[in-house]
Amino acid sequence: MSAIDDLPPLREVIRAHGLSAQKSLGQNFLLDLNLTARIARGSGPLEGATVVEVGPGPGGLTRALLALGARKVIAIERDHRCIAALNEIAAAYPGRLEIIEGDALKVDVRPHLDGAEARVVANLPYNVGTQLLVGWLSTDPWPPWFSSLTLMFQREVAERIVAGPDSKAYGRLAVLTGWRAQARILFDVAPSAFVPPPKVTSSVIHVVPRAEPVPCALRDLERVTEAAFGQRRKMLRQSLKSLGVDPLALLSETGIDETARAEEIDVAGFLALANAFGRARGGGTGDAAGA
Ligand SMILES: C[S@@+](CC[C@H](N)C(=O)[O-])C[C@H]1O[C@@H](n2cnc3c(N)ncnc32)[C@H](O)[C@@H]1O
Repeated sequence: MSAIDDLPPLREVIRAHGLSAQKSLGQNFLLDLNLTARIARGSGPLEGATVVEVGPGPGGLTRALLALGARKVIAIERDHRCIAALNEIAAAYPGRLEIIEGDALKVDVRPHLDGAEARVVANLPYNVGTQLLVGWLSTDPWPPWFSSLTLMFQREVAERIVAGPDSKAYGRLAVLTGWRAQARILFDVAPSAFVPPPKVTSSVIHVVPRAEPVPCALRDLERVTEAAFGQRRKMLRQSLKSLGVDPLALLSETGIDETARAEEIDVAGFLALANAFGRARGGGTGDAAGA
């Protein structure tokens, strides 16, 4: 019998610990252990893996990760009410679940990894999910401490993460993601799978960091994509004026048509523009730290 069989059903855990879902904490719980196992498996084989889970809540996904063989799960949960429920799981899997009570936006998980390669697997709170992803993709130095990110987002946000040029969903998030990683949608999850059900469909995405992304200063890429997508209907010769350098010089240096709009420029084009902007404003290129 595996340890998962010794734990009470999740509905009982939620009742016993008074874990009524709170909207302010983005709480939509997954109680179907087949689904949580599918999400866990989406991150790849778990035998021997170290996993960082953000927002374990009552622990449905945490249980799946451990039952499928993760060597260690480091779970960061902000809601104090969930800690007792998570301690029960920790007791069922001795030495394999470390619980950190805190805000994942503020916790530096690196000292907890003991140098092990780790992956992130999470059903993220929708209100801070994008902010967490941007933080992970902005990690310095690069390559980052994680080998992959397997994350649940609202479908609309997942589409903005994986989008390519010439689509409505393509924007700053897709350019940042495409620069540093390869991302794809694994599968959709219907609202009815959650308690309480959200209004929209969700998607699980899988993000794998690139070993050697094109050198670029993060801040320059941010500035250029902010200017370009901030006025996405305008031609770049107009929208890039807000950068305070000659937009025509940037566009001619990078061989990009001055009448093009942000949506038409691929990730390589934005990286070329960001590096040209870095040189024009007198900064260095290849300054991946984004200083
Ligand atoms: C969508 S629920 C997922 C819960 C659980 N993993 C599941 O799948 O049933 C998001 C979880 O993240 C927690 N949370 C919200 N904001 C957080 C933050 N800033 N840091 C860590 N956890 C957070 C919530 O308390 C909640 O447990």
